[in-house]
Amino acid sequence: MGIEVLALSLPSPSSHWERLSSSHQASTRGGSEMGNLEVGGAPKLAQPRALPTRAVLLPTCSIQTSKCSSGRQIEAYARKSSVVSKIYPAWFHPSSSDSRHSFQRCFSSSEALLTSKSQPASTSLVLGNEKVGVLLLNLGGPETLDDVQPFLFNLFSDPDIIRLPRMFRFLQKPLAQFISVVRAPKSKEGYASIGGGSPLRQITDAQGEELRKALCDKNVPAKVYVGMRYWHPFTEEAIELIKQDGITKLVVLPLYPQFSISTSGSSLRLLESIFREDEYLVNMQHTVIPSWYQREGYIKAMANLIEKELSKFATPQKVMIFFSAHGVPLAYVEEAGDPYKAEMEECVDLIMEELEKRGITNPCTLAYQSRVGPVEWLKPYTDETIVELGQKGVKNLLAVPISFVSEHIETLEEIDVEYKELALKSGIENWGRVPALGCEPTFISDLADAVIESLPYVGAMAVSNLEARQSLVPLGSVEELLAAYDSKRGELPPPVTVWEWGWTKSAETWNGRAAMLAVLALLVFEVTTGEGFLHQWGVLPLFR
Ligand SMILES: C=CC1=C(C)c2cc3[nH]c(cc4nc(cc5[nH]c(cc1n2)c(C)c5CCC(=O)O)C(CCC(=O)O)=C4C)c(C)c3C=C
Ligand SMILES: [Fe+2]
Repeated sequence: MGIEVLALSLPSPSSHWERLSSSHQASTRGGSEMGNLEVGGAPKLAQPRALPTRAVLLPTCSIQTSKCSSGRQIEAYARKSSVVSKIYPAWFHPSSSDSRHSFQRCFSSSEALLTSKSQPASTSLVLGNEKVGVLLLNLGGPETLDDVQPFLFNLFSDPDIIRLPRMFRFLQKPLAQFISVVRAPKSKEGYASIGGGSPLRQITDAQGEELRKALCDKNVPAKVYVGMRYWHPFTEEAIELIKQDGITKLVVLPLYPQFSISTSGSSLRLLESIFREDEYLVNMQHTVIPSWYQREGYIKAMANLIEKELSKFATPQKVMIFFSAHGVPLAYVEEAGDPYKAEMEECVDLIMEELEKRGITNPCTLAYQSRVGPVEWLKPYTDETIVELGQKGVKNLLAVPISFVSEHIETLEEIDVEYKELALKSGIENWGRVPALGCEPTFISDLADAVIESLPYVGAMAVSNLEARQSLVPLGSVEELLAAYDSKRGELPPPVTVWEWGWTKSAETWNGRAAMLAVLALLVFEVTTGEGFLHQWGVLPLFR
């Protein structure tokens, strides 16, 4: 329902995805781009440039996934088409000449974008005397056990992670404080078991350095910066360095292959607010690469890693390839239009297609891990799927972390320890895990190509203050999505239709919701009266 409402509120089938997804043009802020933005809801000029991203998605929607043995998987693919068609109804109706036209434009344009052949010439045109910077965005992680609670506080303070109804927004920070204090001991255990902190900073720094070298090797001298959302080096710190270094052209590259409101969306929204406040940044030319899961180099690098790990099994052809992606709450996808699930499914299709070209036709399945809190998340869940596969007699399983490009707590602890243990208990005999890409050379080289290919789209200087202060695309879209999500949140359907008694998933969900309400009531009481046990513990005075 939410998506249909959302689709109705959008000015055109293309405007939504076009700006949200992985089109360089769509995510570029600059003179010509600004001319196309809609102000006050009235469409201005027709888009002169094509929209490549969904053109990449659509043809692959029809890919048959018969090699994937999971019934759920096939069901998910069927749903994918309908979700996309709800967002972009015109694209799915061949009778619409408009849609045919935009499809063709998109497709040829995406091909042009995704090939690097024509790039060197255009790159040299773009660079001139410019100082090019690349800003890598990532989540960040606690470096010591003492960092865990403040890191969690930053994470739960993010309205793109916990979406409180508008009237309860003032409780965001007290609630974040409460949840982070309650969750910290469990999280600390996890971080302690992987060496006392997250390796994310070190790995991201190394990826940045390798990317810089790869760009240099391709004759594009650039400085690479790392900006984390919830821990050091914070995005704000990276921006300070960018200003100090006098960067004139900036490519923003979130290190998440697939776009989600909760990850790239959150980082880009923060960036937008920083840009708005700063005269230097308002005038700096930049472009965003919102997602890049469909790039050939990335797909090939993933396929290489899978092929290598498969070969370690005694009977490689009998191994179930088990893609495990980080989950998001279902409402992000169904109510707010987060493209994350569609992009994830397409990504799996592309990797399997690449493997098939190499003669690898193993069955595969996709599930979602790491759910937190009382609402329903994307299904199937990784833990439940592992148990089901075991029950169905699967003996060999190769886990592929698909939404991450670095090792971190959810690969090193959740997959390597928890899911492995569960798999072995469930009857799976041979377990393998594909490493995260890290600094894998094909991958880094492809990221460098993505940066180079985006350079011609770095926006021209905005022509007026009004335009300069427009949203960084796709942030306009993200804000629309989040606004839609906000207004729908109170009306979300219950995550399960049938009430079940006992300690079931249903009961867990409702218990969680009841607990959330109780916590909210408690916080309202404490904030309004200034009394209560949170004040006694010294938690709330921080915010008074
Ligand atoms: C694509 C990747 C990720 C998505 C989507 C995502 C959504 C999401 N995450 C939480 C809650 C937590 N995430 C935590 C850590 C964490 N999450 C990701 C990636 C995605 N999150 C990373 C890379 C990390 C960092 C891991 C590290 O090594 O430090 C945590 C903290 C860890 C823990 O306590 O489990 C939480 C909590 C939500 C609620 C969400 C979507 C709304
Ligand atoms: Fe997360």
